[in-house]
Amino acid sequence: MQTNLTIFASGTGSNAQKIIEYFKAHPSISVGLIVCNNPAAGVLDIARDNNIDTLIIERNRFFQGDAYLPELKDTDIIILAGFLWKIPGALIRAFPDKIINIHPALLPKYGGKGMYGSNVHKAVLENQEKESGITIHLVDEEYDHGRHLFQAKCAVNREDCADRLAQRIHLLEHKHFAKVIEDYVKELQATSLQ
Ligand SMILES: Nc1nc2c(c(=O)[nH]1)N[C@@H](CN(C=O)c1ccc(C(=O)N[C@@H](CCC(=O)O)C(=O)O)cc1)CN2
Ligand SMILES: NCC(=O)N[C@@H]1O[C@H](COP(=O)([O-])[O-])[C@@H](O)[C@H]1O
Repeated sequence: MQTNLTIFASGTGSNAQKIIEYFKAHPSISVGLIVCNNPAAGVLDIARDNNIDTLIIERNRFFQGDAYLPELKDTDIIILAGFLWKIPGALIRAFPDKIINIHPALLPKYGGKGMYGSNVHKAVLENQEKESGITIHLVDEEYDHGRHLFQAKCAVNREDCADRLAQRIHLLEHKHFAKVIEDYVKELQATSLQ
């Protein structure tokens, strides 16, 4: 049974790169499409370098229109890898428990509207947390609220700045995200065979 992943991203795309690499020669999982809301995003260069189709989306059609469902007809699982728009209900209903997000903090703390990228790390540092980490979770209609699939922790050092903490968080993301996706897909495949 083949599973087709579509990655949604808005920025650099380092997580997308790791996911693409991980599944490049996988027997049953592949990355078929990169969806992006920012024509200048680095993730689009990664897609082109890996001969993966891209779809640039615009706000009105995504939120007030058909959420690009026709273009997602070959998608089995959606992966949010630094995607900065809220996924609308129409897309969540079309992909129930099949949209996975990575968040650069230990939810439920440091999640919700405005909590993305360096905003998250700055909040963690301002609160003098001793540890941070990542949360990989299913996506529902609220920000950062869906069922957790995985969490990993890292230390926060007194001398850390947001960029230094971001680097440490990225290492965790690059180490774990693709494997967590693979394990969840295997769980879905096993369930559908029962
Ligand atoms: N329905 C859902 N959509 C999305 C989720 C989710 O859990 N449920 N996760 C986000 C990713 N994310 C945190 O992990 C996140 C991304 C962006 C924001 C945010 O505040 N965005 C701004 C807009 C920023 C911009 O347009 O540049 C906003 O909504 O005002 C919060 C959390 C992906 N979608
Ligand atoms: N709340 C969402 C959020 O902040 N997501 C974060 O955006 C970054 C994307 O990096 P990348 O473009 O290099 O993969 C990642 O650190 C991811 O956790």
